[in-house]
Amino acid sequence: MKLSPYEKASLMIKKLPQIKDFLNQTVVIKYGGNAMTNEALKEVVIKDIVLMKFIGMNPVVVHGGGPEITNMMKKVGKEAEFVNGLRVTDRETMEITEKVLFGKINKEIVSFMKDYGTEAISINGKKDSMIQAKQKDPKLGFVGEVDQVNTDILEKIIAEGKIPVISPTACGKDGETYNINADEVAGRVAAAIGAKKLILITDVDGVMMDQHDTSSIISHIKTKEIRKYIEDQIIGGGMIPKIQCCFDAVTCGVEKAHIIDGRKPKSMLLKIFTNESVGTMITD
Ligand SMILES: Nc1ncnc2c1ncn2[C@@H]1O[C@H](COP(=O)(O)OP(=O)(O)O)[C@@H](O)[C@H]1O
Ligand SMILES: CC(=O)N[C@@H](CCC(=O)OP(=O)(O)O)C(=O)O
Repeated sequence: MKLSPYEKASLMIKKLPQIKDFLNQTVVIKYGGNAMTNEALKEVVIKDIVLMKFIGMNPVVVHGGGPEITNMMKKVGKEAEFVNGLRVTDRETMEITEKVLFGKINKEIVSFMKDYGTEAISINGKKDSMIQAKQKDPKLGFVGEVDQVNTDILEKIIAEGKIPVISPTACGKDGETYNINADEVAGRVAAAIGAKKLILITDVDGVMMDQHDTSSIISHIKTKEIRKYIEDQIIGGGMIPKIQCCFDAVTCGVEKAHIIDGRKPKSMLLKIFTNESVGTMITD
């Protein structure tokens, strides 16, 4: 559908009240591994985030990169192993993880954002001790969980009109570097910074009753229903940290969390600008 210039202008005027409401709203966006592998889609997602910035919102980006870490492990002859969606991380895997996440993916996102005219700042949890981590379970090796988030550095970057782009690694009190699931980091950052929304971009339509049947999408989940979905094994694998982080965020004051499909161009903007039911929404 091609809009005339008049229609385009009318559409923008119609959105004026919403655009006014967006001013200074902080939205944490977790951009996930599998939804990142397609270059064209990557560009769409990053442009959408830049647009959010230009209309006055404060996007904070937490990125993943699981598939790329797995590929790099394969190259050095290591097999990736996951327990409940978390990568078992020995010392060598931790080094690979940091190189791939902070050394490569983070820098690519920041440089893409700069190409579209917005300033973005590359950080990980270690920067100014933003995230204090602790070991999750000795069986998982250097897998961390978020103990505390200090939002000073994020607030400074936002006040300077820039977009923080965060890699999910952080230091523990023991001085070790820990690999933290990016969904968990996004949920905890959203809660700590008092974000209005948390958006998790992934490569499935949302949470489904049967993950092989897209028509079984669950459009709205209340926090009190989450435990049962996990116990009944409707939610499994990589969806577990995702739904848990949504739980953490909305029980700590984030109004809404959304799990949406990054393979569908513009799904994030549809969610923000319209009342369309896109993906799965989680509320308290
Ligand atoms: N009920 C469910 N609905 C949708 N996906 C599910 C469900 N249960 C488990 N999953 C799995 O969770 C995966 C999403 O997690 P993950 O691959 O870690 O995403 P990302 O790489 O974007 O962080 C899906 O690809 C799917 O295999
Ligand atoms: C502990 C743990 O599993 N960490 C993740 C960190 C990256 C991530 O979360 O990437 P996605 O969002 O693409 O899955 C990992 O090593 O894959």
